[in-house]
Amino acid sequence: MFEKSTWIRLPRNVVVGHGVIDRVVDVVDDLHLQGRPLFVTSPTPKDVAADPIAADFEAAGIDPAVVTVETASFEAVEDVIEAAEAAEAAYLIGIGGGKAIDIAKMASHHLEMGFLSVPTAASHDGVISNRGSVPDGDTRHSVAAKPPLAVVADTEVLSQAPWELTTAGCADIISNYTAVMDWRLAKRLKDVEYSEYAAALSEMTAEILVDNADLIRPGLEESAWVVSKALMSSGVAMSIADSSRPASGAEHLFSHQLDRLAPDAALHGHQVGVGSIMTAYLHGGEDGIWRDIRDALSSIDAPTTAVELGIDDETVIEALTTCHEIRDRYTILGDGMNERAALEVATKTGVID
Ligand SMILES: NC(=O)C1=CN([C@@H]2O[C@H](COP(=O)(O)OP(=O)(O)OC[C@H]3O[C@@H](n4cnc5c(N)ncnc54)[C@H](O)[C@@H]3O)[C@@H](O)[C@H]2O)C=CC1
Ligand SMILES: O=C(CO)COP(=O)(O)O
Ligand SMILES: [Zn+2]
Repeated sequence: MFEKSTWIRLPRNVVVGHGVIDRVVDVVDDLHLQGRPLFVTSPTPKDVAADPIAADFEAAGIDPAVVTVETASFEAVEDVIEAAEAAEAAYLIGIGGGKAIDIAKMASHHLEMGFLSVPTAASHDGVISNRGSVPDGDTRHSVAAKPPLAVVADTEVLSQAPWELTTAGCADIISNYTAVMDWRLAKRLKDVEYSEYAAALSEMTAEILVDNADLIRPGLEESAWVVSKALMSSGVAMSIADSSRPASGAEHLFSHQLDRLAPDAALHGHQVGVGSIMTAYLHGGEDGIWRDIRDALSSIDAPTTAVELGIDDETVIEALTTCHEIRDRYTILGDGMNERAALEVATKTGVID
């Protein structure tokens, strides 16, 4: 008897392009959202986007409440929940980088309210995903949440963000290659839940990005267009899979461990990119695709070495040898690398000298 079922949650509106930040009020209207919004933002994104969007709401006769968060933490999620209750907010709008959007996503999940995602940086694929990522004790990886009701990604705003945020988004997408390799390996060895549609979408997204790498240049608005579409597509793959598996394998374990060992040293996307070079080597050896991944990263100015990440060699080795423990997710790291093997992969790939 056939007993399978699936429930895929996706945003209802995805609005991407030049000047679309002016359309947030229209998007709210299209969703028939009533009442007062709470904007969840952080200092620079507030000036860049939240303040102009607030002016549009005020012109439409809606008085938004605003909460500014500084760090991604459960205290910040609680502050947002309290602010939403105090303001009697009916829905949330996350405006900023990955952390502001994740905090809005987690708070809205708790409040059982809808939220909109307005990224000000094309820096990660959580913009649209059904995953929330806020450090909880020793845990750094994402957990199940609901996707936004809508995403409004203004390519003008995204292209004016610091260039390294865009290169981080590209690297988060390029890491899909190894995430999918790990997922297929885990399917073969551990018979984990696997979706060929999600895996194919995730891989294709990375391929399209790499094929368009020559359009990804600082100050070029088309870069923001190419990267945001890839981030959306990768986030949708996570929603189809109902897991971050299509976009997160051992390279993400490595990055999450770096976040614990060297907090705030480098951007999420940059860390997973460097992790991906090494895990591609572990999958395919000398003749595998690790050089293609390294070259794709370097062609868009993303870091390919520990020095470029600002992380010392010892920390790279410690992260490689311990990161398999941080989550129950089978990857090419298996039950862990020993120090000699870690030194070999990091040296052979040029990540450390
Ligand atoms: N929920 C999910 O599915 C996923 C979540 N993530 C999470 O996202 C986070 C990484 O996101 P990031 O955006 O890299 O970090 P972030 O949110 O800390 O942003 C980096 C910095 O850029 C600033 N910024 C953002 N837009 C700007 C602009 N237009 N101009 C100037 N500065 C601007 C932010 O204020 C912040 O200081 C990590 O916590 C990661 O775990 C990453 C991928 C997927
Ligand atoms: O960053 C992500 C995908 O790019 C989310 O993955 P995690 O579930 O490992 O946090
Ligand atoms: Zn990621």
